[in-house]
Amino acid sequence: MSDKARGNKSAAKKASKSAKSTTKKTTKSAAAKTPSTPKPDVVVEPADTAAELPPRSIDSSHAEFVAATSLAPLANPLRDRQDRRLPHMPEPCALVVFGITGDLARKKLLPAVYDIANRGLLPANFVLIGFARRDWEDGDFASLAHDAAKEHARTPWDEGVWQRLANNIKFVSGSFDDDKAFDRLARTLTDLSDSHGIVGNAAFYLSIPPAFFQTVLRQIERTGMANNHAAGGWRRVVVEKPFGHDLPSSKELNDLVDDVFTWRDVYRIDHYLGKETVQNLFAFRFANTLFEPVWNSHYVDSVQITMAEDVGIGGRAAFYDQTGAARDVLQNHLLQLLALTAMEEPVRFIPSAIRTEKLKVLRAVSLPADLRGNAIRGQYRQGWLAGERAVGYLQEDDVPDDSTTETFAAIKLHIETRRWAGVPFYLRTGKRLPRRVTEIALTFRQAPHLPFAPTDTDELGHNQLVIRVQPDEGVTLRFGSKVPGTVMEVRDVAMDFLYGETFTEGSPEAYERLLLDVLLGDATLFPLNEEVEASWAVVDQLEDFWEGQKPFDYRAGEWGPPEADRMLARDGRAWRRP
Ligand SMILES: NC(=O)C1=CN([C@@H]2O[C@H](COP(=O)(O)OP(=O)(O)OC[C@H]3O[C@@H](n4cnc5c(N)ncnc54)[C@H](OP(=O)(O)O)[C@@H]3O)[C@@H](O)[C@H]2O)C=CC1
Ligand SMILES: O=C1O[C@H](COP(=O)(O)O)[C@@H](O)[C@H](O)[C@H]1O
Repeated sequence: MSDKARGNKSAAKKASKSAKSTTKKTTKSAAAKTPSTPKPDVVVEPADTAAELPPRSIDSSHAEFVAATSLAPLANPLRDRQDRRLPHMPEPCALVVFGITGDLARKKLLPAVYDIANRGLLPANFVLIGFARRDWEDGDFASLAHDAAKEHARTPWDEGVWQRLANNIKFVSGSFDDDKAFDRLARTLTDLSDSHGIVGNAAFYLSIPPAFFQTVLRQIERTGMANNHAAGGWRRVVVEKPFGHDLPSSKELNDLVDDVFTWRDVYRIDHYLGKETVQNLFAFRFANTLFEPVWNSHYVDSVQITMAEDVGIGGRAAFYDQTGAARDVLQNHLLQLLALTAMEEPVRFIPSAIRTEKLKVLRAVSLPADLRGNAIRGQYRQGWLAGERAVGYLQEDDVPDDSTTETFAAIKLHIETRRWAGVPFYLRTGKRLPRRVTEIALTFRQAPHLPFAPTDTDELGHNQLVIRVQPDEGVTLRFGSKVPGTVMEVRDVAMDFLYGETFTEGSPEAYERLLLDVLLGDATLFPLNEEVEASWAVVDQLEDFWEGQKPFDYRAGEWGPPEADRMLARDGRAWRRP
């Protein structure tokens, strides 16, 4: 903290503590009451694959209308969907964002809407509806949206594009427990169907604190907004992470959301899957012959997946202190990266095939029988980062003085499959680490034999393949090379592929890509409920083990607590220092 706010902390802390216990109780008692809808255990997605569905198409009059009214696409249209017979542009529709004044909506969603429009990928009859507590008119919301989009857009700013969007911006004021507000929203949608030709198509984005997911879903159900079969249009829902707090609460939420909407219309968002480099994992692994033969326990010694952030918790203490690093990012981003790294090749690039392979990995995850020393939690103390003093977690605004919430987690796990038997996967994430970096590093076994005697100066390590998700997106291959000279001295060198140097097109922001996918009805990059539950099954074991324990300390600006280093040292390995 800023030392300034320390004086106001104790009242805020009390409120935060009471909110915490209330949230937990509510979740548990609700879980006990809600009957669970039986669900198929196997991931068979009957009719959502391109092969099983009749091809979607935009009718020709609409296509002509779109061609006449939209901007020419910028370079880098998001992708070629032809082989999957999906349209490139959504049908006329409305996007309803709950929590439109929040951090995510301002920094990511509103800019994403603008960027999609700027690439010429939004139909002219697209309507954006914001829902929030402010006593605003449409114009007030349009003004917030304009400023947010302009500040955070990825594509160049074009006032003309914005003005076309601004003509179709609506605002509905109300709180989540206000029935009348939801009635107004339902009427607004019906009216827009007629006046703006959105033919009843609407996506609802729950960009709201997870504690309100159930309330809002119930309101959508009560007002009949989830169902639009009579009008022949579609209704979809996007639920932000974290999807539940543990396995029982995620099952309860899955049951509810699949009940209110048709399961196929539920989009559980994990924005890491929208990152270009994460999708490149598919290309890297399955479009090349070079890597597949060595992508297994015969050649791979170990795998490290790191998601490090230099930032702290920002102003999100109320959320973060109830959540912690494991629930915030390990349960979703890190385990999804793991699944993509370890999965078998999907039979086709379609949602059901990809989700099936990811799920097999997540269900094959096994944690060490003894988690002591193999599941490390940390919490940052005051330290120095990039030359600046950073306060400790306990001094952050609204964090209770005695909080035991972790801001760092490092774990070891195995994947019980033939491909990965015996290969340890080390996952770590943390806030206030020395730098922001997300990467997947495969370390290969050492050569079993050297035909020349090593010299004293040899620096021959293991071969390593590093997929950098962010920043400096790219791939690095480390291998031994002869040092020029008269003796056979070998040293590790790196071969680098950098996205930024090879491709001139800027990649779309993750939320832009995923939002467009929702409007197009393309669920390929959205985890299935079974994946979410399999991930919670892993994280619940960790949380049970950590229950009642204090996290280890690390100073802001360090790579986590020393115990995390010891975890690898015991195995004769070390974390990469990216
Ligand atoms: N921010 C981020 O970087 C990320 C966020 N997420 C997820 O996105 C979701 C939203 O996060 P974030 O934007 O940070 O949250 P914020 O707290 O910044 O925003 C919450 C929004 O919900 C509204 N809201 C809260 N309570 C009510 C209520 N009772 N009635 C009506 N509106 C209400 C707030 O309105 P008001 O302005 O009136 O308070 C605000 O618009 C969360 O699920 C989070 O986990 C996921 C990844 C990253
Ligand atoms: O989901 C989340 O992700 C962000 C990090 O996202 P990135 O795209 O910037 O890597 C993290 O800061 C936040 O705590 C978490 O909720």
